[in-house]
Amino acid sequence: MSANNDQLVAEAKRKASYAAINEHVTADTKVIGIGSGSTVVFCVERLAQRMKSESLSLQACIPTSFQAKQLIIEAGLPLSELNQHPTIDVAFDGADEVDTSLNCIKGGGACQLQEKLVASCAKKFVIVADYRKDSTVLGQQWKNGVPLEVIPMAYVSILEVAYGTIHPPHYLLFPNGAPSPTYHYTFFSTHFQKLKALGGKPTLRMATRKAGPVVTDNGNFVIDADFGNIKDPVALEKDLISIPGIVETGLFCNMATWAYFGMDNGEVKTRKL
Ligand SMILES: O=C[C@H](O)[C@H](O)[C@H](O)COP(=O)(O)O
Repeated sequence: MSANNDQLVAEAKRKASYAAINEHVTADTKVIGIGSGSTVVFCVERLAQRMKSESLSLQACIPTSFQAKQLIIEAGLPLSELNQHPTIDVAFDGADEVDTSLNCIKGGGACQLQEKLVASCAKKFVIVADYRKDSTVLGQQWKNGVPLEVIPMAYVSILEVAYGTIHPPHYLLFPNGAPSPTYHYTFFSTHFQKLKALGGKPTLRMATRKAGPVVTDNGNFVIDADFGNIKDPVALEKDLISIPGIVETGLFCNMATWAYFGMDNGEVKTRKL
């Protein structure tokens, strides 16, 4: 992306975030969920501005990641946690892709577990995004797959396709000393077979400035599973979460009721249910 394009996208994120905070944070809003990623940075920025200039009754901001926690602290906003405030007035979060029914793919930054928990405890879940995330069918724009948070103990069972060769000891087969045949096999692990049956192609997300896999804020790994265009995200989310070892999926279905997209012409497009 060129520097100009970077600026355009950043401006789109800022405009969407400012519009969402302006419209959904009122004088009565007490508890806010703060999502993760590069777009919510602008939500926090706008919230901090409004806290200084208006008399808001905000009591607590609930983070969805290490990053969100740092943002809240640095902005001087009231930090709390879900266990202290299990009911959230409104949660704001970014998305990797949003379809026409406001179903989303999230987890490009590996934060989907805490994000889904916070969003599910919110009376209202508002998405903020730039124009590249606006889609009709999930999988059309976001080509990195659905992020699945998996416990480390389970990752091989979800990923593994083993190819091998068996050379049985010849004396077992041919006691007369004839040469033994070799057998080639392909082994699909149980959970991989389920994922494959759903049309998924899984890869373990590797870290870039650390040797080994990405490790989430919860100590888990992320498997990105590519399903192409997702016709029925609701069914897919249910099927995926039923696979043992998958702690959370990046499919957020029937959760958001509002989305704000910053467009490349400087306008903000709103979609609501
Ligand atoms: O894990 C990360 C989150 O789901 C983000 O909200 C999502 O990836 C969108 O991030 P960004 O606002 O940076 O595009």
